[in-house]
Amino acid sequence: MAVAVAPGWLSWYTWKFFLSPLVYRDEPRELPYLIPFVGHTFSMVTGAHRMFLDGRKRFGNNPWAVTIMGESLYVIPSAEHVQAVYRAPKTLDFDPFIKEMLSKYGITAHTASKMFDTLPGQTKNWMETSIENFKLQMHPGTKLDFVQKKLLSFIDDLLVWDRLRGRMVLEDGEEEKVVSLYSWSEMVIVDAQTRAFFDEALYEKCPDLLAHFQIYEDESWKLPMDLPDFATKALRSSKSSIEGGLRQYLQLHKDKRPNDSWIITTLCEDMDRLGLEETQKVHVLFSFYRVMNANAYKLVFWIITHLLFDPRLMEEIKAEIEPAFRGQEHSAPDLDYLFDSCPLLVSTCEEVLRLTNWPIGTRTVQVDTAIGGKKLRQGRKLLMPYRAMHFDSTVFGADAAAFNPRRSMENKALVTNKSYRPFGGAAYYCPGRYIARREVQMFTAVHAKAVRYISC
Ligand code: HEM
Repeated sequence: MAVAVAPGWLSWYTWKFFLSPLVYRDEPRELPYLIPFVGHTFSMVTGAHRMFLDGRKRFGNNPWAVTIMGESLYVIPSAEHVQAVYRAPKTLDFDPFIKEMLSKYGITAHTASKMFDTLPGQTKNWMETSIENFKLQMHPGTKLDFVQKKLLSFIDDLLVWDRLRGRMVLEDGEEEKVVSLYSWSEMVIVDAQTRAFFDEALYEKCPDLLAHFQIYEDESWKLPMDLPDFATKALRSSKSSIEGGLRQYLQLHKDKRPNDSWIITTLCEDMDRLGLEETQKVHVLFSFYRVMNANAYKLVFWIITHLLFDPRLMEEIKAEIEPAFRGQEHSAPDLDYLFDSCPLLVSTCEEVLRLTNWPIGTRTVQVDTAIGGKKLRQGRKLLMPYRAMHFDSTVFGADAAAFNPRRSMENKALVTNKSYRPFGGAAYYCPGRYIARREVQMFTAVHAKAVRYISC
């Protein structure tokens, strides 16, 4: 059998990875793989970052291609070429990817076309207007100040002993509790964000919202995979429980949820104007709830973990933030001091974000387009693995792969460098980045101040 297959495999391999690059010199080269169709599927699931670094080592800054489940995807590794992709939003389009993601949340093609079609006489479609509204809410200004104040004060209230309960508590004693740091970070951040953006009534309609969200998050890696129903039971039932609450919440008269943030009120009104039916509105609201809550808690977890493994850094940060608490054991910190006068805290949070966050930008090639001197063919998808750019030693230094909490303190320009993209970029640049940075710094400071660690 092996003898029969070997010549065929050899011809395929020789053509694919030696001859075809010579014939199609103007097209991105393919990262070699051994099994046709399967390609790098396994690496993508188990070690995508390593695969992207491997590609970078082979092809440098040139666009290259990788095969996943029979589909060849382009990879754009350099900051300069990512900028070129951003400059071509029509030919290298993000919408097909968002539509695909929305369909996984249950949004139908009919609803998607209402959301993405620009009506005669209008300059923007519903989706573009909603993203603009998110920016109005989340970019510096009075609307941001309002939710930020609420959010930060909730974080402060939630990080206390009495609030250690529910799924995060692994062992519960009279004077001692064993708590999952991951779960704790998630509960506090998601709870505070929910309370800052929605009225308390949401918890009346869905008292176990946080527990359901935790299950959803744990299972969400299955979302892009189209697995059979039996494998996604917990994913679907947690989503359906949250959506049950959101449905009842939407049915409430506006007077019954007076503390909604501006963006939630506006989003709901805009969905009414678009004429979406109730179930579709609930799916849209769920998709926004998820995107708002899916990242910050993970960052907080990794920051605290780094501090736990680096007691000296923890002590330095404790000393740095001390004046923000005016020496009190538990008092709301002086936020201006925290954000403006604690460079080590800020730089540590940024460094953990650089190393642990895994954003990948995606686009679909609508017409043949040249990027970095290579022709990208119509109909193919391209990936921008931002995290691989975070390991570029020409930008971040020879120790780019290591944790250096002082990195962005010593080189302040790094945070705005084009190779640093933890929040994506262009039209879809995360609008939550201002509030995310602040809540994460605040959580870290309050946590470092309130918790005494003893090694055992
Ligand atoms: C550390 C925390 C966070 C990280 C690392 C993060 C990262 C990202 C990334 C990578 C994107 C996609 C950008 C792209 O495709 O180019 C995104 C989109 C988005 N983020 Fe964040 N985010 C965080 C926190 C937040 C928060 C707190 C909110 C809101 C309260 C938020 C709201 C959004 C929204 C609405 C989008 C979609 C924008 C669009 O589709 O145009 N994010 N975020």
